[in-house]
Amino acid sequence: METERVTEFPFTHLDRRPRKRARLGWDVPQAPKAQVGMFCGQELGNVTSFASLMAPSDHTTISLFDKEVARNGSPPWREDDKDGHYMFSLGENLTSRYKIQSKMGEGTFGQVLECWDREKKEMVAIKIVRGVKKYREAAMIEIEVLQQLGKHDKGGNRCVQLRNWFDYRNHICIVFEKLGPSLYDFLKKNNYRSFPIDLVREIGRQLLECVAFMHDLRLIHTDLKPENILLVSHDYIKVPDYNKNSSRSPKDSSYFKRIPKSSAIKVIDFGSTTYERQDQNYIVSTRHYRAPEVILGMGWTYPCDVWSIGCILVELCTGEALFQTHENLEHLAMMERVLGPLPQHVLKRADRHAEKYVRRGRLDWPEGAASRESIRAVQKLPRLQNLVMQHVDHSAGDLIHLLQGLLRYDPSDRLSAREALRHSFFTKDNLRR
Ligand SMILES: Nc1ncnc2c1ncn2[C@@H]1O[C@H](COP(=O)(O)OP(=O)(O)OP(=O)(O)O)[C@@H](O)[C@H]1O
Repeated sequence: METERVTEFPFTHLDRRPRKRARLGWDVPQAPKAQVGMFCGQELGNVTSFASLMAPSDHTTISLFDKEVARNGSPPWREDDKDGHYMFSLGENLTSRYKIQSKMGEGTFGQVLECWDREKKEMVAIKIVRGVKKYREAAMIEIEVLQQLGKHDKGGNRCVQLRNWFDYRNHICIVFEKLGPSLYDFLKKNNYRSFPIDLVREIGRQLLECVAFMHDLRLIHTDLKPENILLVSHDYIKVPDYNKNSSRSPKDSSYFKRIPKSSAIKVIDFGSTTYERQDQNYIVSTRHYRAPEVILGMGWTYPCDVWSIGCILVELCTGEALFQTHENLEHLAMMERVLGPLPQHVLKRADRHAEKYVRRGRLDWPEGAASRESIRAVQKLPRLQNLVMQHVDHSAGDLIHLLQGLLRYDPSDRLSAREALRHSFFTKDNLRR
């Protein structure tokens, strides 16, 4: 088996379902230029003119002075971009404590940068939140949630650890332990090839442990998705992918598929996390992972996280998002195709915005479909049982039974995270037999 260490995840493959806003490279200059950028603007000017006034014998002094500026100097003040994102160059300081090494990711709330923590002497991931009031306010809630999670952590709660936070030039900066690639990044880099079932089991267990821990604290994540689940390590092994590439030669890079060396994961992004409250019915979750009660406006609570986990586990087994849609009625029709008809008592609870999806007590499908393509997209989906059987070589029966519990339409019938952890998919000796 070939082993290799991933140092970065260049996104060269065509993204079949881009969910993050695509960004141009303008805010991350090329590395060599960025290194020069350590001595920025006026500060560089000052240092240079100061140096030119000095005698040659003073050069030791100036180089020490240079180093001090490099260590503690701040870059010149710059305008944020039009969306309120912080502008930076690689190699610059973010306060005197952190040095920016690379950009690791980006989301709605801001950018995540890999930084060197001079005080703790370790790499960290810093989320620099957009300098916009609503994102600043959301960041403060995220910090409060992270502090709450940290306070109750008895070790290994599977939530990313908060290391520090500060307000810098109108940007809330949240310092996290540095983790590896997200499950989504990993799948993408692996050409959307599925994970082995035993890895899906380990990831599922940790994810449910994390969510059970959050629910015990009355917290609902509301945005669970493969992008928000990070592998702790970058390491992976390459194994021959017999299924898909049996006719290919081992010289062909796609002959191999990647498997993470360690199954350890952590959940990130608590920006949409909320305390359990009565009558929450605003829209939550990223589309593909959104529960039916959210779409139907029935009000949602803890079970909406459990639904997302069901969708994520299917995705890890197949490599592709289960419900690839951008439209409510089509989404509900996809659910019916995969999971069977929505019960009348659930459809009856649709609010006034969603009642247009219901006709004579059942889903208005295919009559209400927007197009033939939409009907075809729904028709081509298999039943849950068939989908799992196509991709899973052993423990398929247990997994199907678990998924049927996680993906129950009525949130009050759905398994809780704790109940799911006691399911035979996790408790049985599921080694290959
Ligand atoms: N601790 C970490 N270690 C490594 N990478 C991280 C870490 N935290 C975040 N990232 C990377 O940054 C990306 C964006 O982070 P995050 O999801 O927290 O931002 P966001 O703006 O809240 O996103 P969203 O748009 O999903 O709400 C992640 O998908 C991941 O690639």
